[in-house]
Amino acid sequence: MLQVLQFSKYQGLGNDFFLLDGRSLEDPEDLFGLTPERVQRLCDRRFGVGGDGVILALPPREGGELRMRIFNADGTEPEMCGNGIRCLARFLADSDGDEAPRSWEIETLAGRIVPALAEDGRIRVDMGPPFLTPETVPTTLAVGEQGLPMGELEVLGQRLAVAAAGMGNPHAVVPVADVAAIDLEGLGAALEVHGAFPARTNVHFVQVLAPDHLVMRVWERGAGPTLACGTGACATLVACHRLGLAARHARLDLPGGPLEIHWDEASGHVFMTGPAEAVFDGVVAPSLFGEEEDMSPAPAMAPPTASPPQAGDGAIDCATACVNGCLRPEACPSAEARARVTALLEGRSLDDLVALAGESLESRTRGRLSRDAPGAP
Ligand SMILES: N[C@@H](CCC[C@H](N)C(=O)O)C(=O)O
Repeated sequence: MLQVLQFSKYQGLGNDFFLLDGRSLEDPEDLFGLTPERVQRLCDRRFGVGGDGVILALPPREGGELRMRIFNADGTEPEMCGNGIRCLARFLADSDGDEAPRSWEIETLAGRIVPALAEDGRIRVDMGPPFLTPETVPTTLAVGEQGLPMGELEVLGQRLAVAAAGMGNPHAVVPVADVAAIDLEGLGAALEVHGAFPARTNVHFVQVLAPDHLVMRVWERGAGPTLACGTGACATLVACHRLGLAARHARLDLPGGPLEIHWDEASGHVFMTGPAEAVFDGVVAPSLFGEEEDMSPAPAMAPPTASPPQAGDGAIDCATACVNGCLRPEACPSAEARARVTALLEGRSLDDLVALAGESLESRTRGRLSRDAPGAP
């Protein structure tokens, strides 16, 4: 039987992810057959679903409630993702019917991270302590007087004052006078692969509006410019605090919206608070997840037919043929369809309707999958 791979799409401040629930996978190492190429296809915004990364919920290994793995849009695996773990928490709550107060101990390559549902609908995440030594970022920059790796780097012919901080994954933080004036595409791409960051790096340009209010732009390792980066916002606040530019608690405005970041003095942990929302659920088409490597675009669409469908034709597409008014008011197929739907909906509970929608999605999808399966008649 064909495997129906159901997924959910979530976003946190426009940093968007394709989520898979593998908590009950028999072989969690199988990862639903994901490979770097398949991750690239899924994340492709034109040929795939589109996303900044793919996130899997997996069974725990080290006493946590579950384990998260994340893959960047380029197929590489980072250690952690701040917006992603908020999306995962919202996804778990939506899937399991959880409400605040609820938190999860989630194992990641950056250690145990704890997101919690807040009463105001946001998600507050204990991101753990930052990494501020060259080996743990990792970076070749040496620790400066302010207690974090920093130095001047030559990038595209410019000398940039760069600080480095890790949140499990590496971040380069560049304070600037005007964040809007920065050549993000050029400088971000060049700094990502700069020799000072042997594991590549995420890159953040930050402008300080006030000690408790920063504005930043993000270039992500493995994903390019994104609308937000949770680990990046944490690293930026930590770096700016150490550089004497910011307080321990600040609002960080990213292109996709604000995050609240707090570097707690007592615990040394960084806390990130922000939103995460469902976008849609779907089922992966076999051609997207299949073995064939052909990513070429579909053949060009046929030119429009010379004359639009007429009232006497057997079939009519109301969406295109009736834009200037119904062509067949005495036997309108749309009106008939609406009447059938009304009759179907009358007297049904919300639960019935949800079940009906689920069954219909599944049967339509199964029908489409068998039709498209290799060897189908
Ligand atoms: N968007 C994420 C970070 C995702 C990983 C990053 N691209 C990396 O390679 O380290 C976030 O919100 O933290």
